[in-house]
Formats: sequence, structure tokens, C-alpha cells
Amino acid sequence: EKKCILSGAWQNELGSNMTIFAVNKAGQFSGLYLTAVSAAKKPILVSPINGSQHIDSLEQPTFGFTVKWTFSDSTTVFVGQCFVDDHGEETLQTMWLLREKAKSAENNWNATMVGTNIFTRI
Ligand SMILES: CC(=O)N1C(=O)N[C@@H]2[C@H](CCCCC(=O)O)SC[C@@H]21
Repeated sequence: EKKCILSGAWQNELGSNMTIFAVNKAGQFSGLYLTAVSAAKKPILVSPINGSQHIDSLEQPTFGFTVKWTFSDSTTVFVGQCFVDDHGEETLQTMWLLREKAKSAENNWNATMVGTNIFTRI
């Protein structure tokens, strides 16, 4: 039985932390993201998370969420799946797209970065 509800506190290998609040009956959730790294010129601040996970079959569900950064004009979307090992330890395997604000349409081509990321519970 590898159920996984995303509510709680998580940390990734960069040292970024996120807290996911209650997951409702539709699988929707909100939360807070504190990144450990940023390309922005301003000090890093906590930023809101909004997303949803599958809860129909809570077995190792997939999910997605958006972080609208409060200290830069960029946005990141994360998509991934929660894996549960034989000891009940949960791991979030994710990929993300970070969209920075391009100065013009000509600069659109290199305004999106992609990465992979693993979160574990703190
Ligand atoms: C999970 C992961 O890899 N990342 C993480 O935890 N923080 C960085 C980026 C933070 C962007 C901050 C806003 C900005 O610089 O414009 S989102 C993907 C990456």
C-alpha cells in the first residue's frame, strides 16, 4: 500500500524547502516554497505554491504545481510523481520549467530553463 498525500514539509537536493498545506477532496493544494537558489537580483522570499495531485488512486500519485515567485518576474511549474519505498519513505521525482521574463519576443527563445529534482520529507 504505497499511498502518498503531499501535505507536509519537503526539501530538495539544492536545499530548497516547500510546505504543502491540506490536500482537498479534488486533490488541490496550496503551499509555500522557499528556494535556496535564484538567478534573481533581489533577496529570496517565500513564494506561493498552487497545484493538484491525483487522489483517485492514491498509489504513488502524479502531481503538478506552480510557484509564482514573489521576488522575481519568473514562474516555475513542477510536475512529478510520489514514490514510496518498502519502508514507507516517500520521494518526489520531479521535473521543472523555470520561465524567466523575456525583455522582448526576440528573447523568448532562451527564456525557459528545465531541470530535474528530488524532494524528500523533512
Ligand atoms: C527544484 C529546483 O531545482 N529549483 C529550486 O528549488 N529553485 C530553482 C529555481 C528558483 C527560481 C527563483 C526565481 C528566479 O530566480 O527567478 S526554480 C527551479 C530551481
